Amino acid sequence: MAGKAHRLSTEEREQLLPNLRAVGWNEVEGRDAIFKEFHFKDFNRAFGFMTRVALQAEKLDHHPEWFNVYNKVHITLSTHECGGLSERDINLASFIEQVAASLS
Ligand SMILES: C[C@H](O)[C@H](O)[C@H]1CNC2=NC(N)=NC(=O)C2=N1
Repeated sequence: MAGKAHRLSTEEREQLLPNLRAVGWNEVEGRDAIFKEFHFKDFNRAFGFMTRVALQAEKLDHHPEWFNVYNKVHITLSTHECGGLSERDINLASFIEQVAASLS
């Protein structure tokens, strides 16, 4: 990925996070990361969702921390390189929202 990731400034957070909060992403307590829980109709949809996200994550070289059981997928996004939230997390979250919308 081009360029070094930097932790989002207060100003950037005020600008970027409300849109994600509005669709169910929340800041994690005690860690600079965002989290959302997705529910699908069944395991096939959940795993289809994860497959699409995984391929894009690999392309972006930015990967989710996630947990799946049956139709649930829990996702945490953060950037190791800068030890917190960066624009990469916002971009991946936006992509994830598009995939989820196309599957529900
Ligand atoms: C070496 C490799 O480029 C890095 O470890 C990448 C891979 N995927 C990553 N994923 C996430 N979520 N954060 C990172 O900082 C990160 N860094």
